[in-house]
Amino acid sequence: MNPTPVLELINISKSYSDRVVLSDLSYRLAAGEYVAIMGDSGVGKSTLLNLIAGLDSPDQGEIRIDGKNLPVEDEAATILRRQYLGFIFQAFHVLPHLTLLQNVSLPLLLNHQPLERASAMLTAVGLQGREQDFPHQLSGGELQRVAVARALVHRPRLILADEPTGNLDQETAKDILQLIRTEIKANGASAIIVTHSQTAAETADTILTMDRHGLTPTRLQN
Ligand SMILES: Nc1ncnc2c1ncn2[C@@H]1O[C@H](COP(=O)(O)OP(=O)(O)OP(=O)(O)O)[C@@H](O)[C@H]1O
Repeated sequence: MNPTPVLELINISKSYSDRVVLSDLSYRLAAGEYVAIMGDSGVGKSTLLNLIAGLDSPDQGEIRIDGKNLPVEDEAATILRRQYLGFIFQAFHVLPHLTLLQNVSLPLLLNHQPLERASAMLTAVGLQGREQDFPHQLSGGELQRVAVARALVHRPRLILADEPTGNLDQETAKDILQLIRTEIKANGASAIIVTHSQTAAETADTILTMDRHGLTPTRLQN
C-alpha cells in the first residue's frame, strides 16, 4: 500500500470573476519529495500555492494535507497547518516589532517546541550576531533570509516557497537553496517552490512545468 501523500490536489478549479486560472488540476506529492513549479507569468503558480497554504479556497475540488481536508475557516485546521507547513512567502512579512531572534522563535513558541534551534537557524542563514536587531535594520535580502529561517525552524513536513531567492544575490541564493534542500532531506520533509529561476528549480528533485493543461513533471538527477 502506498503511504499517505503529503499533499493531494484532487480536481482543483479556481477562477477570478470570469477568468479561469486553474481547471481540474490534480497532483500527489509524496513524502520527502522536493518539487519546483515553473511556468509563464500569470499561469496560476502563486494562486495554487495560496490554495495549498489555506490563504484561499478552491471553487471546486479538494486539497488534502497528510490525508486530511483542511477547511480554510476552521480553527483546528489552522493549528494543523501551523505545525505541518513552513511558508516562505513575500506576503508573510517578518513582524516589525519583534527582534530577529523573536521572529524566528515564533513557530517554535506557537508549536510548543524548545526555542534553542532559533539562533542556530539564524546562524545557518548567515545572520549570526544579528539576533537582537529589528527587521527595519536589515536589507531586503537579509529579511528574506529571516523568512527562510522562520519557515524551517520548526521542521515542518511541507515547505511552501514563492520565489524564495528573489531578493538574493547569486552566491547567497545558492547557499539558501542548499540550506533548504539540506533541511528537507535531513527531516524527510517535502517542499514546493515556485520560481522563474532555472538554477533555483534545478535544486529540486522534480520540475513541474505549469500551463493551462496542468502540471508536467520532469525528474532531475539530484
Ligand atoms: N485575487 C485575485 N483577484 C483577481 N485575479 C487574480 C487574483 N490573484 C490572481 N489573479 C489572476 O490570476 C492569474 C494567475 O495569477 P498568479 O499570481 O497565480 O500567476 P503566477 O503564475 O504566479 O504569475 P507570476 O509568475 O507572474 O508571479 C493572473 O491572471 C492574475 O491576474
